[in-house]
Amino acid sequence: MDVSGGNHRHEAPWKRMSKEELDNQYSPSRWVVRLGAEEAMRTYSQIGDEVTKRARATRRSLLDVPYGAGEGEKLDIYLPEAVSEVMPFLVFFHGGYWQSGSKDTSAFMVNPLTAQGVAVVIVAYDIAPKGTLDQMVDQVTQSIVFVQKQYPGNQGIYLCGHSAGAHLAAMMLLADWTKHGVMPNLKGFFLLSGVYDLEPIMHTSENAPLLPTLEDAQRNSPLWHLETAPTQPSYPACRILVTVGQHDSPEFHRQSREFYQTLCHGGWKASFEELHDMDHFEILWNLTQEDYVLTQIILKTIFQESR
Ligand SMILES: N[C@@H](CC(=O)c1ccccc1NC=O)C(=O)O
Repeated sequence: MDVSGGNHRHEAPWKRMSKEELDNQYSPSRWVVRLGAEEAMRTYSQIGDEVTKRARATRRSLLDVPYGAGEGEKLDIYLPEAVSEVMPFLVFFHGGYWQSGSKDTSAFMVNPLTAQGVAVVIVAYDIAPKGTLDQMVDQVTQSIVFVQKQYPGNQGIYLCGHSAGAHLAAMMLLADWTKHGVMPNLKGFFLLSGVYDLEPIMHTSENAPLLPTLEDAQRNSPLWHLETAPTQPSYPACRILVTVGQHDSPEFHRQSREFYQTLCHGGWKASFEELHDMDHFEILWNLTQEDYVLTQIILKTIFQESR
């Protein structure tokens, strides 16, 4: 029995999987229960497009704000009715396996959160092939530094990411802020259906080009870092919610559970939530709804800190 809470890498179940099985496990659209894979992907971009248009039409926003010098280094800020110096911020990183997705189709949680006084920031980053994983991690770091510098009185910065975006958010647990001259006021992480160990991903047809060597995969794996070189949590009071959809593949479930266990083991304040009857995409889509269990958890987490 494993009492260490650690991950017995040599026994990792994916190592016994065929290439076909790995591709299957790491193709979220194939696990969608209510739609076919292609229809799920079409629906995904359609819903994202519609909700983003609605958010822009109904909320005050600052669009395409540059957070760096690069052309792709832009973010959108959606503001609550009552703008104040001390608003909490939720910063969102979209998914799409680091190769697709856009801030312009990702404003899912904007309306229910801004309605409660939370400013929502949706970040663009240079997806592959333009960007490498290392560059994306760096851009995400810069975007958070930008928010902190722009709003130094913020009530807290909460990071949220979906799938590949949850990976990018999780990498921020390891960020070295000293070279940026500012310590962001990070208070929470909401990680939705993410991947935290990229080693299996480098053997899938979709993602192999992104991760040419094992070193690339390990350097960009928050799970690997936390397991091999455990350090004191840089934000001990930070809340980290790891969530996965009930209908996500067994490998996605395993990744989320192992990451959660490793966080707890390392002294982080983590919690784990399997979302009932949700697939990989619904887990995010439903954030448009105020009464969705995850919207409620996010609001409760943000406001129990400040009210
Ligand atoms: N080709 C992938 C697409 C995918 O993984 C994805 C698509 C949109 C948003 C997130 C995704 N997954 C992780 O980032 C699939 O078949 O599911």
